[in-house]
Amino acid sequence: MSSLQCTGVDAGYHKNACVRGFDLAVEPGEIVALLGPNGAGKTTVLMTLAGLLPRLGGEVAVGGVALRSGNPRAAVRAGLVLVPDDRALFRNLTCEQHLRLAVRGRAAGRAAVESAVARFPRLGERLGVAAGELSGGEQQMLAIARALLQRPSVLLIDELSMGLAPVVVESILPTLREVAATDQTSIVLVEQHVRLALDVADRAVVLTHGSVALTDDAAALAGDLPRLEAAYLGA
Ligand SMILES: Nc1ncnc2c1ncn2[C@@H]1O[C@H](COP(=O)(O)OP(=O)(O)OP(=O)(O)O)[C@@H](O)[C@H]1O
Repeated sequence: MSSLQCTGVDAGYHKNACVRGFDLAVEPGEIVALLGPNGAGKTTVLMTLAGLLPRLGGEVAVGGVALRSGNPRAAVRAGLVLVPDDRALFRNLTCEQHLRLAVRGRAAGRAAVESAVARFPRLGERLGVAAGELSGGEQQMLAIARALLQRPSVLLIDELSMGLAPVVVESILPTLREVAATDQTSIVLVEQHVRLALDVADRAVVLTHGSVALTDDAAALAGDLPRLEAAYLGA
């Protein structure tokens, strides 16, 4: 069974859909890159799947269980967690406080924080530092580590590389692969840097003008960039 199943999802703002009929099934442990030009609707799709925007149509299921529209808590409970493009950190809270908040009330909270640090050793050196003082790469690691502490079966990451040097992004990608392989977490990655995205993903979906223009194996697309370019241009 797919971890995430989107069927005919319409998404948008103030009851006006800018994405129509979005279909996507993501298997356990699969990484899907959601690509497309600016304004295509990628962020709108992720926000809608995470329940932060009311869904205007269609169905979303996580592990076979239907998600109600516009209910972010229910989405997290079902196992779907979003790392938003602004990373949503609290500037004055330390790295450790962010991680502890994510596991508050859990008996094995301390072990969970240690496991997050094991995945991102750099965070272990920065536990006492306020999020506002972290580098962009460290902030992204913290946002992902915090999301992983929710034990998602589906992790959505918006604009992984925004504001980061490629070398920093390249240091994060192996961890995402490891998370997908070890925990069988499904990952949907919105990424402007097409090469990086195709490198880490198993499959890519190109959204153009609010609908899926192309979906294929990431390796196949990496070897046929003209086809990808044509999809971007809506050809
Ligand atoms: N808060 C909002 N209210 C109304 N329309 C919005 C809002 N945010 C985005 N839009 C519009 O929705 C459409 C899709 O935007 P979205 O941000 O989802 O695209 P995107 O593919 O993520 O692009 P980018 O790569 O630039 O972030 C665009 O036409 C955009 O102008």
